[in-house]
Amino acid sequence: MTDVDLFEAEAEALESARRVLASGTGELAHYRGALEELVQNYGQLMRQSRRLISRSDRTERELNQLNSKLKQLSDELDYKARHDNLTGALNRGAVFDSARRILEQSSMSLVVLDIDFFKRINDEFGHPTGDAVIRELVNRLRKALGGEGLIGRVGGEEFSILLAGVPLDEAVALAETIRAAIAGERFACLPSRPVTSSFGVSWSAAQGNFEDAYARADEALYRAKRGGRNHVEREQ
Ligand SMILES: Nc1nc2c(ncn2[C@@H]2O[C@H](COP(=O)(O)OP(=O)(O)OP(=O)(O)O)[C@@H](O)[C@H]2O)c(=O)[nH]1
Repeated sequence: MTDVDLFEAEAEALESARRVLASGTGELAHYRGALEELVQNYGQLMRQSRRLISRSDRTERELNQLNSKLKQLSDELDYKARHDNLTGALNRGAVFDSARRILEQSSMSLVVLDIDFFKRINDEFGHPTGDAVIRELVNRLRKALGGEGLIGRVGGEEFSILLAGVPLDEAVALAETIRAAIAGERFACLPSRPVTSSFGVSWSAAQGNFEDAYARADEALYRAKRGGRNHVEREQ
């Protein structure tokens, strides 16, 4: 960048006015000339200042707009990093983070559920129908939970529900309600056959280990699958 003095003309006018004052000759023409030059440069200075101020206001507005756009983009990125894009449920990483955070503060029940014979749905009706079943299932979970708990997608057709401070019996009853809500009414995207899910439920005291809670719920889910599917098992 070149080192330009923006106020060169004004500085000269000021200097010459100073000289006239200092010379003390008292000649009117001298005073008049210096004053005219000062008036002219002062006017120009004011115009330039106004232009600069309005330009800096505009730049500030543009910067503010850019800042809020950046904040919005960073929020969107943060959301995408924590959510499954098919269903909007928490993704596996976010489920584990949230569970650990909950367990630092309180006890927690964990429900894991897995759609029964999902491979057959994909094979017989195609992958897009399989995706639609997954979306509709998550919508039914949301409806059945009515805002309670945190829903996560921990695998392709496996989901989890974190229930902070909920005792095991209550979580088992809630899982049973959800099971019935899934099996009880045909899915709009798959009207020709019922969709069912199997459930495993575990409970942890505050400060408990989530991997351990997950293994216990998963083991119960496995028993529900072996026991004929479409039912709820609790940890043993
Ligand atoms: N449409 C769709 N299918 C998926 C997705 N993720 C995983 N899958 C499919 O889910 C199926 C899971 O099949 P399996 O693990 O054999 O389980 P299953 O058929 O549900 O049988 P059980 O769990 O024993 O009742 C596989 O065919 C995967 O390809 C997905 O995002 N969309």
